[in-house]
Amino acid sequence: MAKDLEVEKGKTDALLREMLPPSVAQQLKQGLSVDAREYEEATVMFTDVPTFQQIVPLCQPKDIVHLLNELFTKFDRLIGIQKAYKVETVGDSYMSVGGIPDTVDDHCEVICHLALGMVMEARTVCDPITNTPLHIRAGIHSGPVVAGVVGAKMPRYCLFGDTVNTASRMESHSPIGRIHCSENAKKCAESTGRFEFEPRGKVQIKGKGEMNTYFLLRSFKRSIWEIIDRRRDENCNSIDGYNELREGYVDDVINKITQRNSKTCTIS
Ligand SMILES: Nc1nc2c(ncn2[C@@H]2O[C@H](COP(=O)(O)OP(=O)(O)OP(=O)(O)O)[C@@H](O)[C@H]2O)c(=O)[nH]1
Repeated sequence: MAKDLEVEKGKTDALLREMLPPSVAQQLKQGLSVDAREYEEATVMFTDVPTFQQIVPLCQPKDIVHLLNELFTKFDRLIGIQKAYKVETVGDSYMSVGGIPDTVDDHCEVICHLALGMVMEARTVCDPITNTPLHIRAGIHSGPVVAGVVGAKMPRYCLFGDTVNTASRMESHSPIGRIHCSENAKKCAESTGRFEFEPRGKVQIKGKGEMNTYFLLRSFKRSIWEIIDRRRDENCNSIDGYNELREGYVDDVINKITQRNSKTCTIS
């Protein structure tokens, strides 16, 4: 009986550790309050499935749940590999952070590798409407963030501050298949990592005005296969995997046509 109780308690603890940062979960278990903490610099990323609104009306609800579960389970695996933190998912949007709850110098490098991995892994999920690989987009911004626990029932570990809003805007202003970064994020990524960025130029961002933004193209430190921790097929895959990643890029023109026609994007 005591052993059964211990097993059940172990399961509950494990579940709690998945839902909150372990140090926060420990404090809450001890009945302590958790103070909000200011982080001088962290990197926030949002990803979403731009064609989601077109997929939903054409699918059964259970198929939507299956689709998101398959996609987010793949993302969760990458979170573990890159040692980032998953903050939450809302619908088709997946929010993650580097440098929180534990501060690290390479928080933006971590998130850039995570983004490259997510774009690649999403393609292994099938778009149920077109039967083609699923394409996501990502937005990344680095800056100060406040993190804290909110609520008594189902307490949630939440992030606050303009950095979060700007990261969300980077995502919502990104073309399909791209990783859209603010200038801050680019500088931050380059302070520890080695990446190739393509300047997008000045972009009018809702609520922010004109911003200089960039697309993340590749990491010079890690191949795609290392990032996603999967074996390369020597018969058909490029050495670093970035040729395959580029195949999913859809330029702005095609994006605009797709949005106008409300159709899912077709990728050759
Ligand atoms: N999922 C999630 N989204 C967030 C969070 N904080 C901010 N956002 C999103 O970031 C976006 C930009 O935030 P704001 O600049 O405050 O935007 P807003 O004017 O309140 O909202 P909209 O213009 O409707 O997007 C909004 O779409 C928010 O939903 C968060 O903690 N979680």
